[in-house]
Amino acid sequence: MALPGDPLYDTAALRAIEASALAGQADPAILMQRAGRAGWQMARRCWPDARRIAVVCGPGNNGGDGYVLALQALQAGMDVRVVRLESQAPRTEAAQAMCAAFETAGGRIVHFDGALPAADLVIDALFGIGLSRAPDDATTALIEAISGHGAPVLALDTPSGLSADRGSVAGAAVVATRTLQFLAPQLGLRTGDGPDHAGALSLDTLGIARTCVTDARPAARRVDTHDLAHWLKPRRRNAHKGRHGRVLCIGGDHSTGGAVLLAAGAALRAGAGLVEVATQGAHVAPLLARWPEAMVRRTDNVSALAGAFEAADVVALGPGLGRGAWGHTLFEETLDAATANDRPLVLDADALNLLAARPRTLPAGVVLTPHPGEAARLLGVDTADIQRDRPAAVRALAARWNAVVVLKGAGSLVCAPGGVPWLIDAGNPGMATGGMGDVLTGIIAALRAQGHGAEDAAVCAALLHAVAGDRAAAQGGERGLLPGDLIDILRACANPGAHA
Ligand SMILES: NC(=O)C1=CN([C@@H]2O[C@H](COP(=O)(O)OP(=O)(O)OC[C@H]3O[C@@H](n4cnc5c(N)ncnc54)[C@H](O)[C@@H]3O)[C@@H](O)[C@H]2O)[C@@H](O)CC1
Ligand SMILES: Nc1ncnc2c1ncn2[C@@H]1O[C@H](COP(=O)(O)OP(=O)(O)O)[C@@H](O)[C@H]1O
Ligand SMILES: [K+]
Repeated sequence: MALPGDPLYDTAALRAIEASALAGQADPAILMQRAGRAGWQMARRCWPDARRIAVVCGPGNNGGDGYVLALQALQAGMDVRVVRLESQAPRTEAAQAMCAAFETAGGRIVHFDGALPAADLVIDALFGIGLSRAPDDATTALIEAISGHGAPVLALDTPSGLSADRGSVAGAAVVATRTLQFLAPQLGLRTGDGPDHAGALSLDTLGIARTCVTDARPAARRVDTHDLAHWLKPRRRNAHKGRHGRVLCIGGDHSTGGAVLLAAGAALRAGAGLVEVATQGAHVAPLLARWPEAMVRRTDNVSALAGAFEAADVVALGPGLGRGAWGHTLFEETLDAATANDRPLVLDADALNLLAARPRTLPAGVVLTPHPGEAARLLGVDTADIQRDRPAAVRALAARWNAVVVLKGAGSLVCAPGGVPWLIDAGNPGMATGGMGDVLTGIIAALRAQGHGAEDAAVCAALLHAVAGDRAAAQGGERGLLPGDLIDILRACANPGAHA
């Protein structure tokens, strides 16, 4: 069956796509010409009333695209200014030719003196995929002037300063209203800092042959709400609860009992056949009051769980587990028992912190769900290192722990060992609320219990979680969104047809 979703690319792949598109072309500037024209058409379509256009051009071919756009705007009768740093005259032959054509047509170029001219639209053609270092002070001032101008900003290819590969900003990056990508979509615009800087996304393939793109190696596959149906098929009419698996959720030390309650509720709403919870005695009654469908038992150690362990199809360990003696004991014993009983595991929250502190070989088929802080502990680096290059981090985590990893946060990434990451193109900052991750853990466990493999369950669950977050936010707004709101809406999202 065809893979769901659409490929996203990194800079190396985009360079290969460009080279293959240009092979045999008589005019090496043909793509630059098309890119600048596409930029101007997009500007006209989105901002038809804009008359004064400021085009900020950098020293490379992204600047070249800007000069082409500026010439198009000039020829359309607009009031156009190209703005650049004195030190950033065009350096490539193609960009120099486009700059010369603009000047020959009477176009005006001004050096940046701390402020951009008055304009109805600012074009960001400073850097594209060729960004190679953090901007210096003068360039930072120019970037800040673009973002702070007040007029809408159309970024050509990439918002300048954002890494198209990593989705991170070293220093400063343009905050664009819209970004028009060229040739093929970039991974870095969709994760980490990408969405905050890129604004609305468009793509122009510049008329190249499809095979130039399909021959390139994707850096990730993007999935969104339309892809849920790939995994969430209608149930067989002859189904019974035994077919939909039994989830055992372990966690909820004193003071964090709500975490395992949320995981259990999410597992139920994501369609697990049976959900059992092992937690501290004090949490048994409240958990049963909220979810009478769950089977709840007080647990001091795993031997108290022997029967439950054998019956479970998947074990979710971590929500509210804590790092005290209780959590330590359950962590070690659960991993031993899961290995001995060959039970699929989902590890989250303090189970990840305990794993980082006491590394051990994991059994096959484990799913880890770190947020960037937990991911940093699992790799022995800082959180900033994870966020600097989320795609590399998720690949490294999957390889280091031989597990499927969900790296959470804006533009969550899911990766199996040696695989191409999946980019979850859904979710919103309303989900940055305590307990949201516990809901995800419950969903993954439920899908695993319903027969999905580790990678399928992780991708589908991360997508379902994010789609539910978007639906809940659409109903009541992002601020104040609670994990319980997601659980309430999960059923509507988890059934084919409900998410058309
Ligand atoms: N790759 C492609 O397929 C196509 C590329 N085109 C455009 O060309 C762009 C790539 O062009 P380039 O490879 O010339 O790269 P860029 O124009 O993105 O930037 C490279 C230039 O900026 C300088 N530079 C990089 N980081 C800097 C920093 N922090 N401070 C100051 N200077 C810095 C480099 O020394 C170099 O001169 C694409 O993003 C796109 O806009 C289009 O013309 C059409 C097709
Ligand atoms: N800005 C955001 N955009 C999209 N999703 C987000 C954002 N912030 C958080 N989330 C999602 O919300 C969940 C938060 O999980 P986590 O940080 O583990 O919270 P907790 O430990 O409190 O349960 C993750 O699935 C994450 O991807
Ligand atoms: K740009």
